[in-house]
Amino acid sequence: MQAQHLPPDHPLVRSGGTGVLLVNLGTPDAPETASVRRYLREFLSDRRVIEIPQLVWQPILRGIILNTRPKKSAHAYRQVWTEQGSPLAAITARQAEKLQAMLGAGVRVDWAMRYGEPAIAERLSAMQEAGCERILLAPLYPQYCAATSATVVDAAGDWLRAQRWQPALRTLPPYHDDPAYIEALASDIGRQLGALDFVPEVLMLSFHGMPKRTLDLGDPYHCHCRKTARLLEDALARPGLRIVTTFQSRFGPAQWLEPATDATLAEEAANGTRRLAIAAPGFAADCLETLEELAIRGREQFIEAGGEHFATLDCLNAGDAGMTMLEAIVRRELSGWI
Ligand SMILES: C=CC1=C(C)c2cc3[nH]c(cc4nc(cc5[nH]c(cc1n2)c(C)c5CCC(=O)O)C(CCC(=O)O)=C4C)c(C)c3C=C
Ligand SMILES: [Fe+2]
Ligand SMILES: [Fe+2]
Repeated sequence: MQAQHLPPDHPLVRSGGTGVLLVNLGTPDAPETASVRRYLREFLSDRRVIEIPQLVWQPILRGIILNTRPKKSAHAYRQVWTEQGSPLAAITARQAEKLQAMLGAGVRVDWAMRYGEPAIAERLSAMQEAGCERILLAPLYPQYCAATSATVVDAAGDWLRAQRWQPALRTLPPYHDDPAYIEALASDIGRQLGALDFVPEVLMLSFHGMPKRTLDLGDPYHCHCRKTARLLEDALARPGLRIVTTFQSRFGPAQWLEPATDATLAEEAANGTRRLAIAAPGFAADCLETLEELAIRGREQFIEAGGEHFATLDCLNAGDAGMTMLEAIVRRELSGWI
């Protein structure tokens, strides 16, 4: 039998369109213990995140962690939950909506979460069905790390493996030292510092932590964080403001990158710092780690140790500075495609 071409109006005939998929970490779908358990099971079963043999790790995860942490984390999520749901998901959706308006109808912009919903595979399928033959996968992590950036590409690779007719895929490189990113941070942080009702002695730059071992194994994350901090300090050009770089969110008993945000907050206050502002340049969007860990618990740690004025600055989120930067770095990667 002779093979037939698909008719031009067949749903499998693509339109040659281009898409951008913004991806962030993921979040539970409700601030309840069961939802958080589901999310943590998926997240913490990723071999890119927990790099110890599954035979050793799964009994610890299922026997201990998933029986204790979800209740505590659900309580933390309840403190930051919004009418639009999890802050991380709501802000990522808003970033996609604004980027769509900036790029116009010629490019389809969508968003996904690496863990939980909307899943990467589901959104890639939707983009393909909508006619995208070229897709830019954009993990919203300025600093590259195998546990965040690489696992997004893994998930896209799993989806690609199941496709007969694959779209062409590009990935957004890390942008930790991109002048557009540094400029966006400097202008947005500068604006927020100017609006505070006190003048901070210290600006703390808190990045998410990682096990120290990943640095020894060659992960560039630590170096990327340090470089962002150095370039940002230069761009801020505030000689009267002392900048301190730290790593937050330690998880488990292993040694993590240092200095730790919580210990440094207490140390600063104990050593006489009274006025401190904290920013989290590694997070593209405010989330549990900034809104609860820094803004609520970090404040308590600083004030209890003798600090007097404390402020947590917003992430770039869907504000003008961040969106101008995102449009610039995405357009650059789309060149030749649009
Ligand atoms: C921005 C970069 C991030 C890196 C690097 C990272 C590494 C990493 N994280 C964990 C464990 C947890 N992280 C959690 C939350 C969380 N982590 C990031 C980002 C990075 N993680 C974000 C944006 C969030 C917030 C998600 C949200 O819903 O708002 C959590 C879950 C929350 C909790 O129970 O405290 C865990 C657990 C590890 C082990 C790790 C590197 C190996
Ligand atoms: Fe994390
Ligand atoms: Fe945390």
